Amino acid sequence: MSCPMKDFDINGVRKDRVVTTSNGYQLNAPFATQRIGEHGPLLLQDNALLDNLAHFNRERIPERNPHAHGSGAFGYFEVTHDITDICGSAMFDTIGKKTKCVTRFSTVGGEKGSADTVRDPRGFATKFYTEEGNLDWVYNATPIFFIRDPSKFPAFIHTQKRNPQTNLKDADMFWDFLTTPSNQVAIHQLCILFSDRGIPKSYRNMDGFSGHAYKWSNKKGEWHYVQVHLKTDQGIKCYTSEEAAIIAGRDPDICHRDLFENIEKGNAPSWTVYIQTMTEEESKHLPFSVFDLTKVWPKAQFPLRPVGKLVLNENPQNFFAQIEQAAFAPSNTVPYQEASADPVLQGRLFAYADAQRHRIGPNYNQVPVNCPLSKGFFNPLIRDGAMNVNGNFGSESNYYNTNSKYEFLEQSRPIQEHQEIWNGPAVPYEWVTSSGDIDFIQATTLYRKVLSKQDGAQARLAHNVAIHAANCKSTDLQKKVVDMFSRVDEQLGNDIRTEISAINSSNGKPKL
Ligand code: HEM
Repeated sequence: MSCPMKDFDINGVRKDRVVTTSNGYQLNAPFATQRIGEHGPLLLQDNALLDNLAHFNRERIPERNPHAHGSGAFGYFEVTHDITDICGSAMFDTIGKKTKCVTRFSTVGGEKGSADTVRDPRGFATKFYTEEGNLDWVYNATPIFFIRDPSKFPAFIHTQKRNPQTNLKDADMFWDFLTTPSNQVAIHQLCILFSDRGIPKSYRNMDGFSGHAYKWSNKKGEWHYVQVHLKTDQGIKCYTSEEAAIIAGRDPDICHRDLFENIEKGNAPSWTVYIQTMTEEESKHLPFSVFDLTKVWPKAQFPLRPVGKLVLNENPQNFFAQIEQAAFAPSNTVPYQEASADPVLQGRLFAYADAQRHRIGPNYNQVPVNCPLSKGFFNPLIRDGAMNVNGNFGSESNYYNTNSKYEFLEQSRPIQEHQEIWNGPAVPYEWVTSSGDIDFIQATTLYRKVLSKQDGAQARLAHNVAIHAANCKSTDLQKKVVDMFSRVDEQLGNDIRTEISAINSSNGKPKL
C-alpha cells in the first residue's frame, strides 16, 4: 500500500493544510493537553502531546565530523569545451550539455553552529546527477592538503577540534601536531592557510580544487592523471584576521547569508571549471610523487584546460532535507572517472559512505537529495535496514534468483591499456616528511615568488601565524613553529619570532 501522495506537494505539505499527528489523526486544538480537570496531571493517552515532544527529541542527527558547518545550493554544470579526448563520461559528451547538481560549502574544524569567518580550509563538494549515476567531486578551496597518510586524519582533525579536558580550541594541540617532524609535510598547506587566502570573504569568492590526482580515461582506453580546478567568476576576496574576528561576533553566518541572498535575488554565482592533465610517463619524471597531495602541479608544465561552468542558481527549499542530509563521497563516481592510487584518496573511498551510514542511516541513498535521479537504483541484494522507504523492491527475490530476469549491461568501455602495475611486498609504510627540504620547496616558492609580488602579503603571512601561535602556552612549541617556518624562508621565521616575542612580552611571557 502506498501513501496517498496525490494529497501532498513534493515537500510533504498536505494540500488542504489540515494539521494532523504523525499518524494522520486530525489535530483540533494544537496546544490543549489532555488532563484531569483544568490543572490536574496530564494523561499518557494524549498521543498528540507525546508525538510532539518525542519527535522533537529526535530532530537532530549527528553533525558531520569534520566539515559540520556548511551551506549549500542547487545548480547545473554546463560543458563549454570538448574534453572527450581525456574523459568519456556522458556528462562531458556534448558542448552545451547541462547536468543538475547540488553543492555544499563548509568549514572543517568547527561545529555546526560555528562562525563562517574562521581561518580554516573551506570544503567545496558537488554532487552531479548524471545519466550514468551520481558523481561527487568532494573538493576543498585549497589545492593541497595537510597529510599524505590517511591514518593521520583522525588525529589531525582532533587537533583542530576541542581539547578533551578544557573543551577549548587549543593552539598547543594544533601546533604540536603540525610541528612534529614527521608531520611537517603540511607546511605548504599551512602557508596557504595563514596567507591572505585563509579566510574567504564568501563562498562565492573562492576557488575549488580536486587536490588529488584522479584517473580519467577516454573511449579509446587511453588514460591520464587529472586535477580539477574550479575558478570563481566572482573573483577571490578574503578577510584579514582582524576583520574576520569582528565579523565572527557581529554576523557569524555572513557567508551563508551571502550565498542565500545572492541566489535569491538572481545573482547566481558561477565557477569556470578547468583540468590539468598528466600522462603516466610524465608522472615518472616529476620531482615528487603524483600521489602526493601536498604538492601542486606546476601550471607552466601542466596548463589549465577549460571544460565548463558550474552555476548555482537555486536555493534549497529545506536546509535539513537537502543540505544537512546530503551525502557526498569520493567513492560515488561514474564511468571514465576513477580514483588514483593516492593513499589519502584511497582512504577517503572508505571513510565517507561509512560516515553517512552512521550519520544518516544505511539507506541514506534513499533520501531524495542523494537518489540517483536519472535511473534510480535497483539491486535486489541491497534490502531492508532502518528507514527503508522506497518500497524495498516489493516481492523481488532478495538474491539473484535464476528464474528471474536481470539485466547486467555489458561494459562498453574498452579495457584500458598500459595499466599501472603494482608489485612489491605487503609492508607497513609511513609516508613521513622527506629528509632535506623537498617538502618545503613549493612553500618556499609560494613565499618568495608569489607572495613577494603582492604588497605586504609576506608580512601578513608572518603576522597571521604569529597571532595564532602566540596562543600556545609552551614557548618551546612557539620556537618549533618559528624553526619550521624558517625552513621555508629565514625572513619568514624571523618575522614570526619578532611578533610572537612582542605578544609574549605584553602577556608577561618570555621572549623567544
Ligand atoms: C584521509 C583523509 C580524509 C578523510 C578520512 C576524510 C573524511 C571525511 C569525513 C568522514 C567527512 C564527513 C562526511 C559526512 O559525514 O558526510 C568529510 C567531509 C568532507 N571532506 Fe574529507 N576526509 C579526508 C580528506 C579530505 C580531503 C583531502 C578533502 C579535499 C580535497 C576533503 C574534503 C571534504 C569535504 C569538502 C567534506 C564535506 C562534504 C560535505 O559538504 O558534506 N577531505 N571528510
